[in-house]
Amino acid sequence: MSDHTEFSIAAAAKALDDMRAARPLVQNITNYVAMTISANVLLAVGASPAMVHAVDEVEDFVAISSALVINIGTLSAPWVEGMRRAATQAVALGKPWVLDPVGCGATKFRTDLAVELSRLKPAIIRGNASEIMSLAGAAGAGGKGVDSTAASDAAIEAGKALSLATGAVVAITGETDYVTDGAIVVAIEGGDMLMPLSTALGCALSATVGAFAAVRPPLEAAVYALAVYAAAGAEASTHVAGPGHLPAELCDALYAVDAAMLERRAAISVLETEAA
Ligand SMILES: Nc1ncnc2c1ncn2[C@@H]1O[C@H](COP(=O)(O)OP(=O)(O)O)[C@@H](O)[C@H]1O
Ligand SMILES: Cc1ncsc1CCOP(=O)(O)O
Ligand SMILES: [Mg+2]
Repeated sequence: MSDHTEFSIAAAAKALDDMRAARPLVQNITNYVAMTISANVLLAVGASPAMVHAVDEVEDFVAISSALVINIGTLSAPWVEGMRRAATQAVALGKPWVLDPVGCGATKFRTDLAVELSRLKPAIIRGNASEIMSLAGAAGAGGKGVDSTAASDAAIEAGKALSLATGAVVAITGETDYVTDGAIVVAIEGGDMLMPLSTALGCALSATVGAFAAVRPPLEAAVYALAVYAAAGAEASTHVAGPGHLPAELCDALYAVDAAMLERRAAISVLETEAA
């Protein structure tokens, strides 16, 4: 895309079609809480998931994958070494990788690792507002464990700074989602207030971003993955009485999402352009 102000729902639908046609193998080093829902979300939307974290095989697995997702939700020392090796291998092989800095800001161990990984050239970093502000080193940042205590718009400037510092596209999620490459800021509307009440839906979104990164450059991948998820989340929420059945309904909506659902349930707008 030559003009990034051309982001559109139609282009999101085309990216979704292309992703489904490719059915990319997405390697996930993710947390125990998120593994099953992330795999189910990837299968439902049309990708092929594999949860692979053993230090002895991560590099070989990156070599056969189309994208890698690293999520620091439930850490331990051997996993950390697997994350380092996998990220390094992805960059060496020219494959996109996505960082989800779960709980960044909660402990020094977690924050230090998120900072270290953010320097290993992720294509995209996706987190909630508190995580992005902590990772950017913003003053006063810090959520409640893995949950955000800030609204997503409060993290836009931190997201831009993080993008410029790391070279990654940064996606900040919440009631409105924002994606930035340090200059352009795109807003995505959709989803539902029940989504943060069901665990690991953010993690599964990061996995979905990985699937789109296999078929689009990072900025487009992040915008279109978030738009697809926003549409499906909004659709799914109309079928539930509370958060309990949301993961299953979300998977059904991701399986069904098409151009019409995207038009009905999601919106994309460019808030800031390069020239601004
Ligand atoms: N209040 C809200 N209204 C609509 N969608 C939301 C809301 N809060 C979160 N979401 C959606 O839930 C998904 C997960 O985002 P978020 O809760 O920010 O991540 P995390 O689970 O990592 O904290 C995203 O698709 C986001 O747009
Ligand atoms: C509850 C929890 N604890 C460690 S990881 C995790 C899952 C967090 O998932 P999400 O960031 O998508 O809400
Ligand atoms: Mg999260």
